[in-house]
Amino acid sequence: MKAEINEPTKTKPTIPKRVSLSTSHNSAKGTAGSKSAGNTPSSSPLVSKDVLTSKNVQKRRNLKEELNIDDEEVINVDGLDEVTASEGGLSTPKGQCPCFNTGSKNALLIKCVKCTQAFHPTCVNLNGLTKAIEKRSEAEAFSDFLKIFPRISQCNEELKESASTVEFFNEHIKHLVINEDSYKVQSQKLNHMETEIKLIKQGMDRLSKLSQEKNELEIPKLEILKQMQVQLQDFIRSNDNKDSKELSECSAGAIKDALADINRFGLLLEKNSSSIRLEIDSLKEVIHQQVHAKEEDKKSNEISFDRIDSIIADINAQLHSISDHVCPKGSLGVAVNVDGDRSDMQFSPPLTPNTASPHLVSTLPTQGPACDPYIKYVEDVVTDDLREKLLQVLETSSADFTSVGGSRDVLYFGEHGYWYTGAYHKARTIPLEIQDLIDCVRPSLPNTRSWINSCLVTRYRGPNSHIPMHSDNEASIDPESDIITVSIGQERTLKFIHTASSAESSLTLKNGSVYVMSRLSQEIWKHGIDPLEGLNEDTEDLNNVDQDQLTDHDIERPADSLMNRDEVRYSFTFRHVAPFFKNSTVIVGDSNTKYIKFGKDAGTLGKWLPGKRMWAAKIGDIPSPKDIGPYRNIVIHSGINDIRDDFNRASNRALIGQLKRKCDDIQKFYPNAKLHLSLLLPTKSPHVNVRVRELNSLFIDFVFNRNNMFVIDNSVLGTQNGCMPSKYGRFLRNGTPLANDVVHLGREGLRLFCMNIKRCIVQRGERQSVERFRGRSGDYRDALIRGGRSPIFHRS
Ligand SMILES: O=C(O)CCC(=O)C(=O)O
Ligand SMILES: [Fe+2]
Repeated sequence: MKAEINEPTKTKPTIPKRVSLSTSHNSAKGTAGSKSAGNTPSSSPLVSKDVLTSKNVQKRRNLKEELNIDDEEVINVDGLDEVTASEGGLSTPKGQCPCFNTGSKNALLIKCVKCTQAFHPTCVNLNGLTKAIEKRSEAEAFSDFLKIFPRISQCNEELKESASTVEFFNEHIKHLVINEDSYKVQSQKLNHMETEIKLIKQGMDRLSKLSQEKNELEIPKLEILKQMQVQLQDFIRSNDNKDSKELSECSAGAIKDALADINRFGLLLEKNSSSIRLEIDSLKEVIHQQVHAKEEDKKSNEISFDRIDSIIADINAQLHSISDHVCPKGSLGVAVNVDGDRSDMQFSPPLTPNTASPHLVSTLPTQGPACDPYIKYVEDVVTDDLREKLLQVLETSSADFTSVGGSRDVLYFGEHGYWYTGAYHKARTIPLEIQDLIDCVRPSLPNTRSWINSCLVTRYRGPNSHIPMHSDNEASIDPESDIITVSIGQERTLKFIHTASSAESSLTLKNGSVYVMSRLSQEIWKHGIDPLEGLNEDTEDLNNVDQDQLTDHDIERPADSLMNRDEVRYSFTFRHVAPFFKNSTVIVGDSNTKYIKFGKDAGTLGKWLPGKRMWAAKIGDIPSPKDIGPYRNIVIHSGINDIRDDFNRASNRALIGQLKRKCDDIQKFYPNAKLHLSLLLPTKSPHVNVRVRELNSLFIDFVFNRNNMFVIDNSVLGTQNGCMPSKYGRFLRNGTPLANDVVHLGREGLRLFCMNIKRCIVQRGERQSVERFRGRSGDYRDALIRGGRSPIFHRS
């Protein structure tokens, strides 16, 4: 550093002082007050330690306040306070300036390197030097700031990290609170349901008491009547035998009339009491079903209760680990619970995560029956009278029968037209006699599920008449119904074969009997009737008929007169048949499918999409095929609950594996059903959406590698960023969007979701293209693609 003398001092004119700091300078005293331009000191001057320290302390204080860093850590910087010693040239003011001005205690003095005389910088005209020294201290402060900068940035990073951990922690507390709320709601519902069940049970008890009382009242009356009847008959017989003159013709007639009246009255009473009994029985049945349904409901609620419990326990366990992470010493640190009171936090012990889902194991036996070939067989259900009437009606409408397979004929009655063995049978009103037959057999089949709207009459002309092994699995039959068949005429044997194991079973069909098969059993068993005498060449294959290709074929059959009434068998098969059952749909899904309604009114999926909903909160909860039922369309919408939980969530690979097993089971059981996999819906949380996108990509990949499986694309429910906009979510009553609920659809969202499902089902058969999911611009699909996580999008 050079000390320049720039201008003469004006401060002390009485004693001119000049100092030369050059190496050639001999006596500071002798040249005091004179200029010595261009001279430089041989070494750097020393700056007063006190001055430097006070400036730096101020700077550091500012820095400390700005960064909010502990005093000790920031101030304790090496080197800054020890600049002076080794550099020489300036010293602490031991000597005095020859100006004799000692007014300022901290005045800076400059010592001559040769003669050690001290001077005020101003006295030797060194103002510039003072500034330079000040600047130097600033530069040094800056360089020191640079030295500690990495530490500051590190502190900053750590702060940020803690902030995000705290945010995460708070998020979980929020979940905990939400879960607690739903816990309370569920518990209220459960209590309510329990009261309802109690009420229904009380009602049932009252009813069965009533029915007993009724019977007790009616039976003695009937008994008395019967006794009277016997007495009168005896009386008439004895009088007839005696040929008594006392008994006039007239009184005998009156007694006979009375007897007839009593008979009629007795019959009426019997009929009434049996119809009352039937009514009470069916009422009881309905109530039983209701109680059962309520109890099932209660059970399923209890299951979700367990789930809530386990979720809360999981969250608690995770809160523990987060709190350990944030505050290793065990205090809860900056995170507080909703009340702000840390001591209130209660942690219950974590539950062991349920890794072995029972649903992972297929419940279907690979061999052997999964259900019985028929549900019920009852003999003598048709009265002789009705049988005779039916035979007469059928014999007079013989010409209306259509010959099938060469040995039997069919005649169809029903609300809707019906395709059967390659022929279309148009709708035709069920005759009164056949309606009587329904009324006649119904009391024998109290638990049968059938809303009969059709009757197929089959005429087996004689011993050679037969029907090949087949299943009644037509798409137009109600998937949840039973098939009822009444036999009249020649006794025949119905054979059953279990399709998977080839196990056989048979049932003798007596004249006047009825048997019931479930629609589900048609997926497992085949049935048929062999000819009684030697088998004719049989080319008929009922289950391999392309119904749209074949037309009605009428094969020559013997004239009615050649048919022997004793050898003929008529079967009356009652079914619930309608064209819209071809679209029958089961929706297996999570809470976003909970409010989807089936039916024909506004707000439902409509008459042309009949079906039912089934609960599957997670992929592992998808029910077994047998429980799902023989629906034409099976929609699966599960998975968000498998991934939205930050902890204990299954890996995508495990989930796809689980889904594959479920779909394999379903498709093996129902090879003709169409399986629709609904993509996970966008949520309001970008954090969850990352996983939604990942799993959806794998879903798409999965579906396009399988047959008879389709994707329901829900991208329309997302914004450009792939988030669910609040307009599709839930709202409070006052119209505020429910920000806390990030996954559930509101009314509008649900409407769109239903439209997507409907569209996918109605477009069945149209091959979906994976290209469609590559997207174009501005929607969820694109967000999915921009994520670039799916292998599907990298395939050529
Ligand atoms: O006649 C019978 O009992 C069986 C009829 C039958 O299986 C059918 O029509 O599909
Ligand atoms: Fe059949």
